[in-house]
Amino acid sequence: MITVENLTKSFPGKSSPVLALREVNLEIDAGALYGVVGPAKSGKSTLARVVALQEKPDRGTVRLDGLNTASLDGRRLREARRQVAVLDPAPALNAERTIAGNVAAPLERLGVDGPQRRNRVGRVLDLVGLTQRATQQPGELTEAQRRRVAIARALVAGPAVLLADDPTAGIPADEAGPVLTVLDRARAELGVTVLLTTQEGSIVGRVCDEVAVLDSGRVIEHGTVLDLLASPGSRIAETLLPAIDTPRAQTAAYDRAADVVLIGFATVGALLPEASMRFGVELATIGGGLARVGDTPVARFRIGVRGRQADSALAWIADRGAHVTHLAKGPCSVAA
Ligand SMILES: Nc1ncnc2c1ncn2[C@@H]1O[C@H](COP(=O)(O)OP(=O)(O)OP(=O)(O)O)[C@@H](O)[C@H]1O
Repeated sequence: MITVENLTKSFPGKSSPVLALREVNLEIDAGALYGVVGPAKSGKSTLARVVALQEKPDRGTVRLDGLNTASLDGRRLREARRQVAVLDPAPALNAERTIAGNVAAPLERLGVDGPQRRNRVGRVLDLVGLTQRATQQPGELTEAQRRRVAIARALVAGPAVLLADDPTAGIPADEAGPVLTVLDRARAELGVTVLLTTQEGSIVGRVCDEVAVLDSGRVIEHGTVLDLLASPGSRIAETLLPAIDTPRAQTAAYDRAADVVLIGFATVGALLPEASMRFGVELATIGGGLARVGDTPVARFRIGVRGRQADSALAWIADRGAHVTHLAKGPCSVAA
């Protein structure tokens, strides 16, 4: 587990210090794929460097499995740093060496050789799906494949944590998928805790279990991605849920109108038709749509409801775990 407590970090600025991190608190479970998302200069890379023990904070603590890293120096600091591998946004490979040679380099520096080195390199090349490319040169691969080589290299010495700072930077959007899949496999198959930073909420929606949103060095929301989807005003929800562009005037034709967020296969497919049947109301979808967050189907719909029991139907939908925002209240005109 990584625990970040009241982390504050500033840099000297032209007239006054730049506060890159302000009182940041995070708890990241072992084996999680945790996203940190925020706009440019919001503090993501600074957070990654402080957690990687590459930089000291002004105030606050980073604990790795309960160990307070502030008190470490010398050999114990080097050992702790070895537990945290860092994938830079633009990792460089050695163009003169093969893919396997690039991946083996950290083990060579640690003096691991012979069959142990071959086994470890083989294992991580398999994990990133590049076993067949082991003897090729970096120049023969695409940028997205080279990023996977860099991930294999970061993982080869068996770190407990991988800090993937903007892991899809510079990669065409349609090639980002395999890079994210590899991070997910690192967590699932090696048990590595992955901390991923990105400017794009959509990337968090594809692979992360939990997320913290940074803005000007502050955490402005955090939690599991699915919980945040149902949280009013959540930035992550705004990014990941389908937009509703139905004019509000269109809701006037209904007794009641509401925006409804539905999460999970059973809920998305069945809740609205069941409410309609159970309460004898006409329930029309007049905006929004479906999306997928990780493997979970989610929906945000604007619905119009006609019928005497419109309020009861909406209350029942909310009781079943959907997030319901009421929009219009006309008289319930249709007698049941
Ligand atoms: N070494 C440094 N010296 C001075 N200022 C720095 C340094 N590193 C970061 N900063 C400043 O700290 C703030 C946060 O920067 P940081 O790089 O952590 O943000 P970021 O969210 O990773 O941005 P991006 O998405 O553009 O990479 C910015 O105002 C940046 O200019």
